[in-house]
Amino acid sequence: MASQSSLAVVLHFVQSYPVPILLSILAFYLLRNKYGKGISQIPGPALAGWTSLWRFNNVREGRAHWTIIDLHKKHGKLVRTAPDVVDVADPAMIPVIYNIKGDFTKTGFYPIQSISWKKKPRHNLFSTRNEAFHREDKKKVANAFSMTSLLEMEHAVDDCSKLFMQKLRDFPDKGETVDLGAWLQYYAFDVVGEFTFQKKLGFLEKGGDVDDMIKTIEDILFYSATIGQVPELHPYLLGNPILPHLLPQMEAWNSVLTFTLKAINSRTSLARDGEISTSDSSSGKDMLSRWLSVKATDDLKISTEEIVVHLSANVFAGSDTTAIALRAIIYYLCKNPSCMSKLIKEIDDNEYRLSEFVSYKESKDYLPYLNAVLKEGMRIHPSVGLLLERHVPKGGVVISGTWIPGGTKVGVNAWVLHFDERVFEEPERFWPERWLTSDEKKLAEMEKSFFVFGAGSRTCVGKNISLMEMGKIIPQLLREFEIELVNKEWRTKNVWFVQQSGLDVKLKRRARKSNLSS
Ligand code: HEM
Repeated sequence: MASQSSLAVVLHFVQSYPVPILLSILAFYLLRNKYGKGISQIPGPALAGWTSLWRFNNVREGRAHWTIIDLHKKHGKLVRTAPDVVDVADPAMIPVIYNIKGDFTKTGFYPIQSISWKKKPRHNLFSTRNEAFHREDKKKVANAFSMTSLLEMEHAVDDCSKLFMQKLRDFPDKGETVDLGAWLQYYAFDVVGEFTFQKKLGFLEKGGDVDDMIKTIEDILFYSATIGQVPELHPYLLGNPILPHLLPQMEAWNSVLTFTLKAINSRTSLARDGEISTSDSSSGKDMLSRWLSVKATDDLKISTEEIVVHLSANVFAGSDTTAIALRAIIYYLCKNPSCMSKLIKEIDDNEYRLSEFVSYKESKDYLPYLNAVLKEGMRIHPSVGLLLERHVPKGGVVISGTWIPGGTKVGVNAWVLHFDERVFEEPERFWPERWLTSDEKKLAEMEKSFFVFGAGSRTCVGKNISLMEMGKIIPQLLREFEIELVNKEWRTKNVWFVQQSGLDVKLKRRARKSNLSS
C-alpha cells in the first residue's frame, strides 16, 4: 500500500512539473559531462566540455584538421574537444598511446567501420578493438603485406602503370584537360586489385568509377567521420540490425563486400554465404592466392570469412589513402616549380639506369630527391585527418604532464604534429630539402613526429603497398609528361581522410631522353 502511494506521489510530481524535471536531468547530464570526467582542467572550445556536439559539428564541416591545429596553437599540448576526449600534440606521447602492448585500445569510432557478413558485423584488422583478436588475425596475414612478398608482384604494378600511361597519352594528344586526381585514384584502385586479387578492378580501363565503389567509400567515410564522433548513435542508425532489412540501400558497407565477392568470384567460386573453393590456390602471389593456398593445406588456419574480411579491408582502405598521397605530391610539385625541376633533373640524369617502368629498388637507390619529395608530400598533406583515438587504460595515465583518468579517449592527429613549427620549420612550405639537409638531431626529431601511417601495434599494414606505388608511379609520370595545374587551388574536405578535388591539369608529352618504348 505504502509503495503504491509513493509511486502515485512520484507520478503526480512528474505530471505536474515535466519541464523543470527534464531541465534538471539535462542540467545534471551537462554538469556531469563538464566536471565529472576528471579532465575539466584541460582547455578547449567552450562548448566542447559540455557536449560531443561541438566535435560532431566540427568534423561535419570538413576542416577539422585546421581547427585542431589552431586550438593547439592557442592551448598547447592538450586540448579537450569533447566531454571525454583529449587531443594530444606531443610526439613524445606516441610510444605511450600507440605502444606495442596495445593496452590503449581503439575507441567506438572504429567498429562502425566493419562490414557485415551473414547479417552480423564482422571486424577486420582495422576496426577491431580486441587486441588479442587483432594479434591472432594479423599473424595470419602480415606476411602477405611485407615488402618482400609485395615485390613478387611488382610486374603487376608495372602492368597498371603501362595502362595508366596509355590512357593519359590520349589527353595531350587531344589537347584536353585531365582530372588527374580522379585518374590517380583509378590507378591506386587497380594496383590494390592486383595485389589483392591478381586482377585490375576495371577503373583504369573504364576511366571512371566501377560499381560506384568510389562514391560508396566516400559515403562510408562521411558517415564514419561524423557518427564516429558520437558512436552511441550508431546502433540507432546504420548499426541498427533492423534497418538493413527495411532499407536495403542503407547497407552501403555491404557494397564493399559485394564488390569484394565479385572480384573473388571472378577468380574462384564462392557463394554469397558459402565456402570458398581452394582449387585456384597454387601459383599466384596476390593475397587471395596466398591465403587460399594456406587454407588448402590446412583448413583451420584461415577461414573463408577471414579471407573475405581481409580482402574487403584492402578494397576499402587501400585506394583512397594512396590516391590522396599521390595527389598531394603532384599538386605541391606543380605549385613549387623549383622542386619540380630538381626532381625532373634527377630523373633525367638517371634515365640511363632506370628500367622502362622504374623499379622500386631503382627509385630507392638512385632517386634520393624523389624520396624526399614523397615524404614531404605526405608530411604536408597526411591522408588521414582525424584523431587516431584510443582509450586510456583503467587506472589512468600521465600524458604530457597531466593526469588523465582511465576511459578517457586520447589520441594524436598527424596534421597537428606535421604543422608544429618547432619541429617542421615553415610547416606550410613544401620543402623536400628538409629531409636531405637537416642535421642528424633535427632529422630524428622530424622522424619522431612523422605520423602518416600511425604507430605501434595498429600501424598501417598496407604501408608498403603505397610506398612502392608512389616510388614507381611519380617518376614514371614525370619522365613522360610535363604537368601544369589548370586551377590555382584545389579543394579539400576532411571526411576522416582529407580528400582533394579539382586537381585538373594539362599534360604535355616530354621528349624522352632514353629509347623507352611508348
Ligand atoms: C598512403 C597510404 C596510406 C595511409 C596514409 C594509411 C594510413 C593508415 C593509418 C594512419 C592507419 C592507422 C589507423 C589507426 O591507428 O587508427 C592505418 C591502418 C591500416 N591500414 Fe593504412 N594507410 C595507407 C595505405 C593502406 C593500404 C594500401 C592498405 C591496404 C591495401 C591499408 C590498410 C590498412 C589496414 C588494414 C589498417 C589497420 C591495421 C591494423 O590495425 O593492424 N592502408 N593506415
